[in-house]
Amino acid sequence: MMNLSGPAIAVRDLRVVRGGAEVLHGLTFEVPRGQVTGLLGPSGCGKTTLIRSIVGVQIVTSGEVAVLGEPAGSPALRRKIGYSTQSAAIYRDLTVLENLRYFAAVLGAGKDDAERVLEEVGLAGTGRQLAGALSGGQLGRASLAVALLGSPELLVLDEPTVGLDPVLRQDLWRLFQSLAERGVTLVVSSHVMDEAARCHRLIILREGEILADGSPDGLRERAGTTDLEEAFLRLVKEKAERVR
Ligand SMILES: Nc1ncnc2c1ncn2[C@@H]1O[C@H](COP(=O)(O)OP(=O)(O)OP(=O)(O)O)[C@@H](O)[C@H]1O
Repeated sequence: MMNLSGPAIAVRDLRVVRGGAEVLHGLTFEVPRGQVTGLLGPSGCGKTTLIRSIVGVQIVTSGEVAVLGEPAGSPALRRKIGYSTQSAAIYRDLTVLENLRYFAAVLGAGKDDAERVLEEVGLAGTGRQLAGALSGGQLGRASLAVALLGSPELLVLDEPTVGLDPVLRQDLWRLFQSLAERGVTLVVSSHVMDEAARCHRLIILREGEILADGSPDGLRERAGTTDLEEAFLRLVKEKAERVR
């Protein structure tokens, strides 16, 4: 049963030190359920570190991360979260379908789940190919298919559209929207601002801090421009002036 009360993710004063330097400087925010929340920001701003903290694989220095009402990393969350990293976790010497059947078995997902997720990511035709023979974009989608196994309540996807052509990117964003309509919560990271408009909500990170947190419309309004890329630049400038 989905627990529909409370936010999907609640983060309070999260600090993370990596390699001796603080990379997240006290982040506080919530992610609502049943929406696509975009985690945006330039390369190196801390998106992956934040995602790792949410899925419970990052040692956090201080602060709290609660996911679906449980502390991040709780064993109870394992089957409720689908996670895809930037590098596809796929066995290259197995076929695509064999990979999915294997991961479905590990997760205790239904027998037909492998075919279902393959269809959802638009890879139905490649089931019998060796994963090692897939293109980069196909591999990324195969890794997304693994994250979809078992129909998790929360999907955390680190740059799922990197390296995809515009048509595939659009297909994937449609899939994200339709999952959200079914009540799934999605956190999707990207460093391209043109994907921001497709999210219900945006958390914009810069240098380990939250630069903006709200809807795309709210962000446009706050920055006084309809172009989200320009809005981002204005917010950066505004912040620099405040600091000075
Ligand atoms: N294993 C590590 N050890 C030490 N520092 C790290 C490690 N991984 C990342 N960092 C540092 O942490 C900071 C945040 O990195 P992170 O990977 O979270 O950023 P990102 O926004 O996901 O970037 P990208 O979009 O390039 O993946 C960077 O300054 C990076 O150099």
